[in-house]
Amino acid sequence: MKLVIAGGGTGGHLFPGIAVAEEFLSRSSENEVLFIGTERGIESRAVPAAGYRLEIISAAGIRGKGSFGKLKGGIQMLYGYAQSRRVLREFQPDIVLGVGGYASLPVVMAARGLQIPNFIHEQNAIPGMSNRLLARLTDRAFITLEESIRYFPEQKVLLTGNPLRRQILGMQKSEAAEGAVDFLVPSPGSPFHIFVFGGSQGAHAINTAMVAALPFLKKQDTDLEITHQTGEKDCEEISAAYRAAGVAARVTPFISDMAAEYAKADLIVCRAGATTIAEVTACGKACLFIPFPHAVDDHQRRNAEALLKKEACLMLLEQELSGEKLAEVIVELIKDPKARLRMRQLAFSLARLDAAKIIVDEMTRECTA
Ligand SMILES: CC(=O)N[C@H]1[C@@H](OP(=O)(O)OP(=O)(O)OC[C@H]2O[C@@H](n3ccc(=O)[nH]c3=O)[C@H](O)[C@@H]2O)O[C@H](CO)[C@@H](O)[C@@H]1O
Repeated sequence: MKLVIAGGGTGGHLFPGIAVAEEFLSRSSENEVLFIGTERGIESRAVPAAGYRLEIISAAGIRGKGSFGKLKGGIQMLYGYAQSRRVLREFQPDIVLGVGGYASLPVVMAARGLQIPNFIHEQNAIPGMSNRLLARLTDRAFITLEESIRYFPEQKVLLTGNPLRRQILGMQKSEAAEGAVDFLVPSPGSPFHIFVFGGSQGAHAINTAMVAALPFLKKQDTDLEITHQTGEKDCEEISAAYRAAGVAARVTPFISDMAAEYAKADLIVCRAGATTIAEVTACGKACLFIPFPHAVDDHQRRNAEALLKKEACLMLLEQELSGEKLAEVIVELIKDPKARLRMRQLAFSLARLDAAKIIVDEMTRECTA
């Protein structure tokens, strides 16, 4: 069978697509996958790097743009629709899955026009523009969180969770037997590892707050190990700030092997993108979320609140973020291994590890029915 995965833009949309591709390809050596995305999205680098084929189309957002921007975006989308039809006619997929992001809209619309079974996956508590427009048009909508159920027709929606890549799922297998993560508390005296990252692009506000927190963190008496993913723009500056503060850290713009970093972490400080949340819960990690306040409809805050109401994480809003506050929360957690352990267990209890499997089962069942 042949599957097209459309969309991306950011890692949060793309990586669940890669997780579905991995699952689909594992079912038969004859299966084929093609990704369709845009030139400026993360897919243009990450898809070839992961060994998949990618077709580029034109697509752009129109939300929040002036009338010229809307017109330009509309024209790009129409062009993207024509390109999608051509790519789908050539590749002849049995199934098309839109994973959100601008490019998913023209491709899923084209699939619908060509009567190819088409599906969408929504990662967030509040759906993005493409998935809202496709909600009523697609054959089936897979969702990550119960909170988004009301945006989709009842007979089309299926709660699956957010598909996780094998590098993340592999952690459960390697860390502990029988699918459970290892909840051992690090032995006294071993360094406390903080993993800071700001979603697939890095987060300037988290970067600067963490640097401002360093003098306060230095004062406490636990040995710290820090890995800090900054995004491309801030890397040099943040690296220099750690050196100036005399705090050893691995500072890097992007991390390819996220599973390795998750495995080492005693505490994760990060944005509350939907895929980040799916991953950190699957790894059963103590997490302090700092939601991106400008995400569409404040959906990152909603994503984090879904966990917060189950006491499975901590959350700091950007308007209350300062170096001192951040250090205070981190130090409290360092000192309270019981609270961390409880948070980890609650987080893990909310994880869904079988989303990719369910989605591939459903898509193949519906298109062979
Ligand atoms: C600013 C913005 O609009 N962000 C959105 C975007 O976030 P973003 O792209 O940051 O997505 P997420 O936080 O959900 O996921 C990040 C993904 O990137 C991976 N990763 C991250 C850092 C790194 O160095 N290496 C790496 O591989 C993570 O393992 C994860 O798979 O998509 C998410 C899913 O729709 C939304 O919830 C976010 O609100």
